[in-house]
Amino acid sequence: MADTPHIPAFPTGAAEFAPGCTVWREAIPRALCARTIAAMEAAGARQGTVLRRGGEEHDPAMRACTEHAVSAPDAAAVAQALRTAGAAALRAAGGGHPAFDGPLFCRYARGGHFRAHRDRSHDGADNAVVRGRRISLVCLLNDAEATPGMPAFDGGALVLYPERRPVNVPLAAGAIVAFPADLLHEVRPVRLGIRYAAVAWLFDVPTPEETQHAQS
Ligand SMILES: O=C(O)CCC(=O)C(=O)O
Ligand SMILES: [Fe+2]
Repeated sequence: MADTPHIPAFPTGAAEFAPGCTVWREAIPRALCARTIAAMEAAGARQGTVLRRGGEEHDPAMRACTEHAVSAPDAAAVAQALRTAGAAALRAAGGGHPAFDGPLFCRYARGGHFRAHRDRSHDGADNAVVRGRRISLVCLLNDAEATPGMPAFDGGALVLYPERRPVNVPLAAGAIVAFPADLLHEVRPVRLGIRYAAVAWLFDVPTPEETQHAQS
């Protein structure tokens, strides 16, 4: 893909702000954020859902956003940056060979939010990809600063709850954060503008024995 923008080799500038929670401040360039936002606006969208008892439900009181199907080289570049961050986070989390799921490109309009939740499911009815989630990855695509091609938003903070105390993650456009998929977190309501973010996960693929056990 000749058009794929080069992703600088990070994690230089990685900061671990809580156990297992790391932020890379300039993981992707702002210009790539702006192009991805434009691609999201041009792409088809569906209402964001939540997983419940093995099914997907639309529950705007829990999660109010739309998911956008972006199929452009820029989307691949964002995915690559998320993979790079995930690989670094994984080394810190003890390694293994998890697979990559995502990214989902999410748009939170005014009032959009995602109430406190954990990304990893412990419900046997949910699929193995979601039950196996180990590391959550978020790339914020815009922030409070309006620049050409990049609308600003206010509110919409990502709040994590390591050790049950809220930590407001200060993300600027282009930053990636990694945190354990079991960790409670939320997206606070957007007060003004539109918040754009890409999310992805590293998940443990069940061994054949585990799959057999689950079916018996
Ligand atoms: O956009 C974010 O900051 C996080 C979104 C989130 O928690 C999720 O999609 O599971
Ligand atoms: Fe989440």
